[in-house]
Amino acid sequence: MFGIVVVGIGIAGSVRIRDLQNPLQFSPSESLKLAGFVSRRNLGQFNNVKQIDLGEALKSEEVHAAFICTDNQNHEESVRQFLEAGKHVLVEYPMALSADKAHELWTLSEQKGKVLHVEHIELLTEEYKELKKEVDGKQLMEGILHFTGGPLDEQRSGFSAFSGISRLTWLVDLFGDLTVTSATIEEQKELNYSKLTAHFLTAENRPLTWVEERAPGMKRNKKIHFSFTSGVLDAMPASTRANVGPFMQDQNIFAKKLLGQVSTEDLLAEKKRILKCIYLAEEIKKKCEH
Ligand SMILES: NC(=O)C1=CN([C@@H]2O[C@H](COP(=O)(O)OP(=O)(O)OC[C@H]3O[C@@H](n4cnc5c(N)ncnc54)[C@H](OP(=O)(O)O)[C@@H]3O)[C@@H](O)[C@H]2O)C=CC1
Ligand SMILES: C=CC1=C(C)/C(=C/c2[nH]c(/C=C3N=C(/C=C4\NC(=O)C(C)=C4C=C)C(C)=C\3CCC(=O)O)c(CCC(=O)O)c2C)NC1=O
Repeated sequence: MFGIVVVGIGIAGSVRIRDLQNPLQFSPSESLKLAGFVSRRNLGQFNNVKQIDLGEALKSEEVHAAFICTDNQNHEESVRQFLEAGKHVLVEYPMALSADKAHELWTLSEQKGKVLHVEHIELLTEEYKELKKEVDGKQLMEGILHFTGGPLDEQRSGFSAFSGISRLTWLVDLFGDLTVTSATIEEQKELNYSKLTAHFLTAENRPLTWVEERAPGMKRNKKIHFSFTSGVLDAMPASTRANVGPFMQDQNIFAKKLLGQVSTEDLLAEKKRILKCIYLAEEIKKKCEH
């Protein structure tokens, strides 16, 4: 059994606690045992789970792994602390807010011989699985992914290209290696409005555009317009509700890694994709700052 602490009790942290308390029968998650949670606030307990002090969690022999569910700006520090303490880590995306820091953390996990797993539930949703099936085998001519959502606090969530890394991950997972050709950000601070536009080329020199637009009252939504040699895809394909939610699927993947049930090849491909996307996010940020 692996003892787990959940760090940061927001939306993601509470879902993690719920899922750890209700592992699927006969799934790898049955080897995880919730030992407590850590919060920067004094909550005492949550869902009958006890709060533990950060120092105690880092020292405790009953804690083998941490789920880092805090706001993005805190990820790097928390991941580092738990890896240095010799614990395995699951961190909600984005793993860090710079490519250098992400590399450093990965090297640290390898030096320590601990699993570093970055959650990417955007790849585990039914809507994405249907989209991936639809796109597979088609030749892209050009494409746009336009996301809208409510405003985020940049101090806590980081620059839009990082907080929106799940859109970038979709594009890389669908179309392979990308190069950023240009990026701009339009902001109206008094209205809490921001619009990031990034242009890419695929390895076959096909143009792709990502728009990440946020403002008060904007609904979370993704619009796509992909032109293929064989026709246009301009709406997300229909999908049904999954039997197992994406966070639970992710938890199973993490448990499999702890149990040594994921191949070295798969681990390497995942690491490459994650670091590539963080690198692209940084490239976009640099281009916007110019
Ligand atoms: N929400 C989602 O569906 C998904 C989220 N993620 C990632 O998960 C991470 C956390 O996101 P999310 O849970 O949505 O963010 P929240 O804003 O809900 O929580 C972030 C942190 O803020 C603190 N917090 C929560 N509620 C309060 C409050 N009322 N007052 C003061 N502090 C509070 C908590 O830390 P503490 O307990 O230490 O105070 C918590 O860990 C992010 O990295 C995000 O990218 C990834 C995929 C999906
Ligand atoms: C209702 C308010 C609501 C909030 C505040 C919210 C926050 C939120 N959802 C996210 C992703 C995500 N959130 C979900 C799913 C959910 N997340 C949920 O809080 C709920 C209730 C679902 C389930 C329907 C998924 C699947 C992702 C991955 C990215 C995506 O595919 O959009 C992220 C990570 C950053 C990002 O990729 O945009 C945040 C901060 N999501 C919401 O739906």
